[in-house]
Amino acid sequence: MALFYVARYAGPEAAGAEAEADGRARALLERLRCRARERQLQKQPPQQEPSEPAEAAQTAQAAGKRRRRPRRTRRRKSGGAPGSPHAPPCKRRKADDEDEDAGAESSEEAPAGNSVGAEAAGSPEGQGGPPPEEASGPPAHALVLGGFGRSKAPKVQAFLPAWLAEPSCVGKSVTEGLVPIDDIPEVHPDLRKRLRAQGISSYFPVQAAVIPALLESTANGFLVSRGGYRPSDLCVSAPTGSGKTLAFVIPVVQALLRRAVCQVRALVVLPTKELAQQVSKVFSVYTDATPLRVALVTGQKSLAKEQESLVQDTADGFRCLADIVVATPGRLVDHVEQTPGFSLQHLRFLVIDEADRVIDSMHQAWLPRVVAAAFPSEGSRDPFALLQRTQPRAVTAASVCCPQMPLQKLLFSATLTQNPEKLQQLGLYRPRLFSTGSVHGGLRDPDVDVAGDLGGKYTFPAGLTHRYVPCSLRLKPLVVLHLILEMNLSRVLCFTNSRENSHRLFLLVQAFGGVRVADFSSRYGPGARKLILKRFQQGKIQLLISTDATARGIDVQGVQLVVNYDAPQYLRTYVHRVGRTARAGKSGQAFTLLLEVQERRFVRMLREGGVPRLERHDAPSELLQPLVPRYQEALSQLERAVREEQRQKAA
Ligand SMILES: Nc1ncnc2c1ncn2[C@@H]1O[C@H](COP(=O)(O)OP(=O)(O)OP(=O)(O)O)[C@@H](O)[C@H]1O
Repeated sequence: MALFYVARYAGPEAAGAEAEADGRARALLERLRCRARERQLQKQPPQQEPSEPAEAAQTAQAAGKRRRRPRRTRRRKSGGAPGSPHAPPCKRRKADDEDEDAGAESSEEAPAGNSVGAEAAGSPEGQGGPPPEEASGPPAHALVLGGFGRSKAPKVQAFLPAWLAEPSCVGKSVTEGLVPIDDIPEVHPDLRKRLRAQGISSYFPVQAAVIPALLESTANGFLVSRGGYRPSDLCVSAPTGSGKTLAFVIPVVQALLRRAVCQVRALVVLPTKELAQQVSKVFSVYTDATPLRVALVTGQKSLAKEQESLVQDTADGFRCLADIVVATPGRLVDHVEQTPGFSLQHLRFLVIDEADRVIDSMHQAWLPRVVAAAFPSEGSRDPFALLQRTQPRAVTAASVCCPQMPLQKLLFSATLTQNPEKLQQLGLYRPRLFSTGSVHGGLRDPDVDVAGDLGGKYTFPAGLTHRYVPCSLRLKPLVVLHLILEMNLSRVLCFTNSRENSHRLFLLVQAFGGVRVADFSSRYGPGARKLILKRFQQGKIQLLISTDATARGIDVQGVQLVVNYDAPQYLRTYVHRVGRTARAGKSGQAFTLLLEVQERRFVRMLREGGVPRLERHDAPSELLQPLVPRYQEALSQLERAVREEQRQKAA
């Protein structure tokens, strides 16, 4: 399927190659015109001798013209092309000027009379210029290729494929348009019971839209999709905290409830270990008391340990131990390549959560390897199998004679890219988009800051307030301390742009005292990170200072405030960071500390990104002043702590 319309246009006038091409085109046009003139001259009856003395001047002019004509013919005969260096320069310039108009007008709209008028008006053309017929545009029969006029090159408009341009719209707010659980009777009663047990009485808008759509494609069981046709792949773009996880967990679990043999039927790929762990926990809640088994493969355990949870080597061959595998891309590829008996050939759902982030890691080429593992190679295919699985290609009578075992891709993100070029890498099959946002932004890469890139790109949770605090670099830690102490909040998440910044701020706040603080970054191993998150969830940590490792997907209930200690560089990062608060219809606040130089760009970025209201919050020095003595003391302690850490590292 062609995704792009590549408009061909001259582009901005430029020197170099383009100007050269332009010159060649003009020469060609001039040659066409000369031929037209010659033809017209041949057809013309011989000129009558002027009889009136008043016509003397015209006669002289006409004689001049007649004199020039054979000269031009001679030049052509001698091989000098019009527009070539041998042609008089003024003549060539004239032709150039005419071309501008020729480009703008059709051949029917360039009658010779126009030039006659010009001559009578004493235009330069009248003084020794070409005769009236010469000034006309190219003859009607000549096909002029391209527009060589100097008109401004048209801007190429983004052309989105229909599925991206016309999404199924989903309600933005999770406090409005809720659908009671019993209003979707397609969901299995046991699952509804479990939802209620989890305190969920209604579906959020994204769940109410996506769950029925997915269940419809599995109405005839997961082995054959509706009508025997391969189901559409789904892309879901909805705000942070809007319940996207359950939107795929419920239908996947329900579809697999009727499975007889344990095989890997659902694969969920997430960008980080912590996120994978969180999603695997949600699956466990809804597969509990069912025969379905969930395996988590993220590298938190050794490869051998993970292999034991995936496959069992029996006397009869390998036995699959997991129906649903939740994985990070790297570890998944390790298992595809190194775990004997690990097969994806029965895969029914491939869920890619935080899809835009996972697309960014496509350079690891994990998806082609996974897809290759899901489709048997030509030679290994059983031609007599009841169900086939072949890579999607042109539909022919032969390709539809055997029912296809469907593989459906499901993409979820709060910042799903609309860049068809990126989406194309995923090889989506007749995709369908569910979105809360408008698509008027068109083809844009969220990570590319384009000047004049207008329109709200993302939808933010309704209960979230956005503020920024202008401050100097020196005062930043003091402002963070002031915010936390002033607001007296129990769960605050503070983001920095590097693990060094996170750790130093942690040491400083710890030295300041009065705040239960921890830092979270790749400084710590998976075990330690898991423990830190758990303590934060339990409310044992009041302030968690983190890198972007916790910016995506992490669902900690009751985060009241997100502080961007270091301003995020990209809008997409901002969306995910602040999305750790105001989840599931709750309210929350986001503060971003900004240096003076960052202010303008940040405010513009958020305005263009669709932030409904951004407030300025000043931290007056008289409020910070009381904290200064303790802060000075903490700074000197920080120095000692850093030196101590460096000494230990060196030892
Ligand atoms: N129907 C519901 N009713 C009440 N709470 C819900 C409902 N659905 C989900 N939740 C809760 O909302 C919270 C956010 O859900 P979830 O993590 O799925 O959001 P998300 O859209 O995936 O966010 P992100 O984009 O940040 O990953 C979770 O704590 C979840 O338990």
